[in-house]
Amino acid sequence: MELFKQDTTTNILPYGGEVIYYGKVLATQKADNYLDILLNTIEWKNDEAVIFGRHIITKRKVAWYADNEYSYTYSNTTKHALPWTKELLQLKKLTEKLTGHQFNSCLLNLYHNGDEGMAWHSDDEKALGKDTAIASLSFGAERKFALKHRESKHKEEVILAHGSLLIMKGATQSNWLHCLPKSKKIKTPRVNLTFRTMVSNMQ
Ligand SMILES: O=C(O)CCC(=O)C(=O)O
Ligand SMILES: [Fe+2]
Repeated sequence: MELFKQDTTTNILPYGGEVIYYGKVLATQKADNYLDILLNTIEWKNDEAVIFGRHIITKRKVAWYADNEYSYTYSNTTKHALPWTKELLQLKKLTEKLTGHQFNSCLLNLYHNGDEGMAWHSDDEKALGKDTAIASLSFGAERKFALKHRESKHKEEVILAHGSLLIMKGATQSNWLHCLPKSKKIKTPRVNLTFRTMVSNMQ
């Protein structure tokens, strides 16, 4: 019976791309456990560099993990991707199973509290290829995720729950910007994993 099947394929964008919010894909206890492990085992860094085309000098911490040989050069320094941890590989597999897309790298963000966020941008760098799918897993504090159409300025918002999954695909990165707004009310950390597919080794 299809009638009662939960609809996990609803596009939250009205046009020009596809963003699917799956809601919570991990039970709270499991998500709590992953949050704890990610906070303690990921090599978090306050970075000043360009990762996927963005200049990063923030309070927010970042980390970059990938399949193997990927590196990224900027201002004569070469960034090497770290090899997958056990838990990142588990989460990558889960994400691939649920979305039906394959990924070879993951950019992680740690927002210590609501004073940290991410400005409007799109992930449309060359190294990612045109309109590739980007899957986003969230752990910790619930935060608002906003999307804005480049031309019409139409806005959509979704609250990303602890242990939840979202995917951006199709023409989303070409037509829409996204951001993680700051919020004074939020006092606890959030960890976000964005699984991506790199198409070239930027040397
Ligand atoms: O933290 C988020 O949910 C968004 C992260 C993001 O947009 C990015 O890393 O490019
Ligand atoms: Fe992004």
